Amino acid sequence: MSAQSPTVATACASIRFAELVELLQQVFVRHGTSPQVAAILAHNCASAERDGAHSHGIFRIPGYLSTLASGWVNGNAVPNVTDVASGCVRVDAGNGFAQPALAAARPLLVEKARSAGIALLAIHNSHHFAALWPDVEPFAEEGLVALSVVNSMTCVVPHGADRPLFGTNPIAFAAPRADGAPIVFDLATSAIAHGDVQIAARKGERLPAGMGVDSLGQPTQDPKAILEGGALLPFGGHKGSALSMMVELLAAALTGGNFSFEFDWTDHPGARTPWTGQLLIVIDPSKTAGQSFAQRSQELVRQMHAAGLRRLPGDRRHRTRAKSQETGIELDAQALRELRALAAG
Ligand SMILES: NC(=O)C1=CN([C@@H]2O[C@H](COP(=O)(O)OP(=O)(O)OC[C@H]3O[C@@H](n4cnc5c(N)ncnc54)[C@H](OP(=O)(O)O)[C@@H]3O)[C@@H](O)[C@H]2O)C=CC1
Ligand SMILES: O=C(O)C1=NCCCC1
Repeated sequence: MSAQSPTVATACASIRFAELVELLQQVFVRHGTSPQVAAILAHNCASAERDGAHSHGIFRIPGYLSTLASGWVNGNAVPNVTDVASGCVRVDAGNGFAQPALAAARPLLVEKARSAGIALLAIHNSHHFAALWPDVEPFAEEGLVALSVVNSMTCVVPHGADRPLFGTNPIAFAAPRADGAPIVFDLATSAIAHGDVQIAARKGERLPAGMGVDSLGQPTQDPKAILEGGALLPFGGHKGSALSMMVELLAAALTGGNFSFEFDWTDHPGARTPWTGQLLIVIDPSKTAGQSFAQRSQELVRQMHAAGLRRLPGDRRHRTRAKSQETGIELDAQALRELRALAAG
C-alpha cells in the first residue's frame, strides 16, 4: 500500500471484518488520533473495504496518515454540536474528520427528524476522505430517508470552463424499502472519482474516454496526465456540472465550510484531505406517507425489475458484503503486512 510505488500483485490474504476494524483502529491511534476518532474512521474504512468500495477502503490509509503527520488535520478534535433551530443542527468539526462530527450530532438530528419530519445537519471545518454511503445508509436502516453531499478539493473543470474549480463532490441517498436492503446510491459528480484515477495510474491502466483532460486541456485517457497537471470532467456534461455546483453551495456555502478551491495545503506537505463541509438532510417518511413509504419504494423496485433491470445501485456492494461475511475480506497479502507494521509502530 505504498502511496508512491506501483502495487505489485501478490498473494491474497483474508481478514474478518471485526479484525480489520481493530487493526485499523490501532493504526489510527498509533498515528495521532484519539481512540474515539480512530474507532469511527476504522469502522468506516473497513466497511468500504468489506463492500468492495476499494477507492475509499485501505487504499486511503497512506493519505490519512500523511495528512495526520503533516499537522493539516486535528486527529483529536472534539466536535462542537449546536442546536440552532427546530429542524437544524450545526457542527463545528474543529478541523477534524467529518465522521466523528456526524456521530456526535446524530442523536439530536434523528430526534429532530422524527419530531419535525425533516432535519438538517450542517458540518463545517471538517475533512471527509471517505465514501459517503456509510453516512446515509444507517438512517435508512432505521426507516428514515437521508441525503448527503460533501465537497472535496479542486480537480474538476466545470462544464464550459477552462480550468478546474469544483471537487469530485459526491451525492449519497438512502431510503428504506419493505423487503431487502435500503435503496442507496453514492456517486461522485465527476466522471470518475479521483481515487479511481489514482488506482488506475498505479496499475498502469488507461481510463475510458471522457473522464479528464491533460495539462493543456486536451482530452486524455492517461490517468497520470490527469493527476499531473490535468483535471477531471463532470459526469454528463452540463448536468453533472450543475449538480457539482449545487454540492459546493450546499456543502460549503450553506454550512459555513470552504469551497473546494478555498483551502491551501501547500504549507502541509503530505496533506491529502479536503478541508470543506458536509450537509445531511434526514426525513421521516411516516409524516407524509404514513407507514406506506417502504411499501411504495418496494413497489418501485419491483417495477424496475419487471422492466428488465438487473442491478440496482447498492446491489454490487451488498453482494460483496455477503461474500466478505462468508469468506472474510480479501486483501493483498503485502498490504495486510504493511497495515500490521503500521499498527505496531
Ligand atoms: N469524500 C469525498 O470527498 C469523495 C468521495 N467519493 C466516493 O467515491 C466513491 C465512488 O464514487 P463513484 O466512482 O462515482 O461511484 P460509482 O460510479 O462506482 O457508483 C456510483 C453509484 O452507482 C451504482 N452503480 C454503479 N454501476 C451501476 C450499474 N451498472 N447499475 C446500477 N447501479 C450502478 C453504485 O452502486 P454499487 O456501489 O453497488 O456499485 C453506486 O451507488 C463513492 O463512495 C463516493 O462517496 C467520491 C468523491 C469525493
Ligand atoms: O475519490 C475522490 O474523488 C476523493 N475522495 C476522498 C476525498 C477527495 C476526493
